[in-house]
Amino acid sequence: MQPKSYDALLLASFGGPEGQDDVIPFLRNVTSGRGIPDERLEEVATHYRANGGISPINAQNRALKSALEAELARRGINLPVLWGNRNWDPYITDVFREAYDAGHRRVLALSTSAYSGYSSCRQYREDFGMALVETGLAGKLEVDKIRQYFDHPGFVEPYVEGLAEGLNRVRADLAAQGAADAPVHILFATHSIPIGDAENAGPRGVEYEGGSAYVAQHLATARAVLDRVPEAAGVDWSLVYQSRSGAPHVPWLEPDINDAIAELPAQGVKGVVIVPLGFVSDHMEVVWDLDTEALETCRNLGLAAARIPTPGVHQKFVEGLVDLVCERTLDQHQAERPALTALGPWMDVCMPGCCANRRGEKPTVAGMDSTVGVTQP
Ligand SMILES: CC1=C(CCC(=O)O)c2cc3nc(cc4[nH]c(cc5[nH]c(cc1n2)c(C)c5CCC(=O)O)c(CCC(=O)O)c4C)C(CCC(=O)O)=C3C
Ligand SMILES: [Fe+2]
Repeated sequence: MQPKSYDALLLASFGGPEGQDDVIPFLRNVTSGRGIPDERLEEVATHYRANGGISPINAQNRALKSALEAELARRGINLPVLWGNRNWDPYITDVFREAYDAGHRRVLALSTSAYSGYSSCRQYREDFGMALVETGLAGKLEVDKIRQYFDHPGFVEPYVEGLAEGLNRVRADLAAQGAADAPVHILFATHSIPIGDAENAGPRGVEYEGGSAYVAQHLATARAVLDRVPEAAGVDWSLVYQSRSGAPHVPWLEPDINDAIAELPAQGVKGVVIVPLGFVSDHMEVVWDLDTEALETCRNLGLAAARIPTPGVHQKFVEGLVDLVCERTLDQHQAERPALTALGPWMDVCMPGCCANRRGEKPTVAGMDSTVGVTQP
C-alpha cells in the first residue's frame, strides 16, 4: 500500500478484566454468541479469580504504548499513540469517537496479534469496521491496519535470544542432576483454534504446509527462530497448541501441549523448553496455560523445563513495530519490508475473503473488499 500521512497510531488489543467484578462481564464480551459452554467460562474465570480478577494484559499494553511513544519520539516522529480493546475498556468504539473529536482523520492500527486467522486478523478488521458503523464515522475516519508480523525480525529476535537462554538454563539444570547430555525437546506453543478457522486463514485457494496459513506461519517462524540459535542445532522440536475452548465435538488444532509433554519421557527426553510463539505478551493464556499448567505437567513427569519470554516490550520488538509503522507512513518512510520466512512480507491490505468469518460477513477495514475504512491499495 502507498505510504500516507496518518495522524494517530492505534494500539489495538484483546483487553482484560481489572478486578473481580469485571471477570464475568469480560468473559461474556469475549464469547458473545460464540457457543462457549458455561463450564468452560467458569473454568476460565478461576484463572482470573486466582489473580485478583486482573488480567496482566492491560498493564502490558500500557507498557507497550509507552515504549512505542518513546521509540517514536526518539526517531522524531510525531504520531500520537491511542490504545483500544476488543473486549474491555478502553473500547475501540470509544477511542474512535474520541479520536475524531480530537480532530484525527487517518488512523493506522497495530494489533497485538502476529499471525493470520479469524481471531488474530480479520476479527480486528471487523472490530474497526463495526466501530466505524456504530459511531457513524464510516466515511469520516480513515482506518488502515499494519500487516501481520509473525516473520518480522522485531518479532522473531526476542525468541532467538530467549531460546538460547532457555536451552542453556535447562541444560544447566540437567547438568546439576548429572545428566548434562540428556535429550532436550523444544515446544513451540500457540493458541489452538477451530480447524475450520485455521483452514480459512489467509487468502483463498492457496495450499499451505500443515493445511493452513495459520499453521504454516507458525512452522516457518519456528524454523526462522531455530536457524538463528546455534544452541538448538540437532534438537528435536514440535509445534503444539493450548487454550482450547468451544464445544467438544468441534475439532480444534492438536496436539494439546500437555498431551505432547506426556509423550516425551518415553522418547528419552529429559528437558523441555517452551517457546510461546503465538503470543505477544505474558498475558493470562501464557501465565496460566503455560506457567501454571504446562510447567506443572513437566514437573509431574520429572522433566527439567523453562518457558521463555514473549516479545513484550523487548527493545527489538518495539523498534520492529515502529519500523512497521514507518513502512506505512510518509514521515521517515521505510521502503524496505523485512520478512524472515518465504511466506512474508504479509500484505497490508487483505485479499477478498481472507480469514473469512464462518458466521457471516461484517463490515471490515483494510481489505480489498472493505467498504467502510476507505482503504485503497
Ligand atoms: C488465536 C488466538 C489468540 C492469539 C492471538 C491474539 O493474541 O489475539 C488469542 C489470544 C487471547 N485470548 C484471550 C482470552 C480468551 N480467549 C478466549 C477464547 C478464544 N480465543 C481464541 C483464539 C485466540 N485467542 C478462540 C478461537 C477462542 C474461542 C472463542 C472465540 O471465538 O472468541 C476466551 C474465552 C474463554 C475460553 O478460553 O474458552 C478468553 C477469555 C486473551 C486475553 C488473555 C488475558 O486476559 O490476559 C488473549 C490475548
Ligand atoms: Fe483467546
